[in-house]
Amino acid sequence: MPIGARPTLTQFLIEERRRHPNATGELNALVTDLSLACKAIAKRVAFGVLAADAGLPTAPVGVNVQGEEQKPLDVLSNEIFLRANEWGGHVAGMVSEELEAAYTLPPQYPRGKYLLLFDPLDGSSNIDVNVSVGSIFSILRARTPGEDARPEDFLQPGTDQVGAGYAIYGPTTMLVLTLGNGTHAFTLEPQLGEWVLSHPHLRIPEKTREFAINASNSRFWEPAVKRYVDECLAGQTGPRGADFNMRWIASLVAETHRILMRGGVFMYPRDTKDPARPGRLRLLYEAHPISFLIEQAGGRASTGRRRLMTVQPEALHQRIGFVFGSAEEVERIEGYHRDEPIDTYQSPLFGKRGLFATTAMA
Ligand SMILES: O=P(O)(O)OC[C@H]1O[C@](O)(COP(=O)(O)O)[C@@H](O)[C@@H]1O
Ligand SMILES: [Mg+2]
Ligand SMILES: [Mg+2]
Repeated sequence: MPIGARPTLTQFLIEERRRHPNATGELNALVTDLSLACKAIAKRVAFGVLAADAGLPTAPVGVNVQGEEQKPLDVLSNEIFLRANEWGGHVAGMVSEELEAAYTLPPQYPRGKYLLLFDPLDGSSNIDVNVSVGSIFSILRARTPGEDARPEDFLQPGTDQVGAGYAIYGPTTMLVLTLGNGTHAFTLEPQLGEWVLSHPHLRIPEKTREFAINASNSRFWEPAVKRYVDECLAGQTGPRGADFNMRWIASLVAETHRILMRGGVFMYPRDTKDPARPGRLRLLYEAHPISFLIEQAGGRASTGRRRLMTVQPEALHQRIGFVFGSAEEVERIEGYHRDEPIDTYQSPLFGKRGLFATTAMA
């Protein structure tokens, strides 16, 4: 591969820093540490059950703060993220999906000027079936640089993010990154072990004919979501006048990657499944970083009702309804939420004689 023709991540970061004459290089050092953590996880994921530490790979090892089973790789990936990022003096604290409380750095390490929030292994229900998984991260500014971060310091709206990204451990390993100047994808060159800029300035097409939603939740959806999906399913003969394709991988990173590469819309909307949980995905370390990447690629990221990154967070592990992708479709879904007062939409597909009939038919 002619590396000279494509910058490495290091070259890219140096170029980025030149745009900010006062930058100290700490952000670049943090991204470098993060990218190392992702390489380490990629390597471990690739070895699968042959890895030396694999043990019993299908056995859950505990339950996290979300009440979800932790897989051994969830725990290991969390350790890799903590070890790679705690020592360098770039962060003042971290929040992880796998830790109930914010992580305080060991006393021997200096406190830096950034906060790091991450989902160390996203889509981990897919590990055993060898489907793409990933890691997601968000970078904020510390409120009191040089000191331990307080839990409330992490509760910043997504618009305050300095950087965000994910690594995808798929057929190729890729790192997708924004530092607020576009969304860029790097492919891991496996022989050199270098991230190479393969997809600079990604742009999501405004229009799409592809949507992603977990249809098994359809009986819990709000009317606006039912209406949107019904219209897509109705295809050429329906109000949209076009056939749509549907996808569901159950791996947020993989869904995001598809949408960044070829467009589409993703929905894990607020629903009525569990009134204590307004949505499935976590605001600070799933929805925020993905929203930043999507917006920087020209897409739209929403709660279903409004721009997601303007929501003021209230808790570290808060969940939220999340709709993102091609701007036109996301705006349409927001519009349906505005148009449809709750309970007035009569679904042709979800009613008695519908495609997704919830009442037993005679
Ligand atoms: O199992 P469901 O309800 O389809 O949910 C799938 C969603 O859950 C997640 O796997 C949650 O992430 P974690 O694996 O990090 O808990 C997302 O990646 C994905 O979009
Ligand atoms: Mg996740
Ligand atoms: Mg996870």
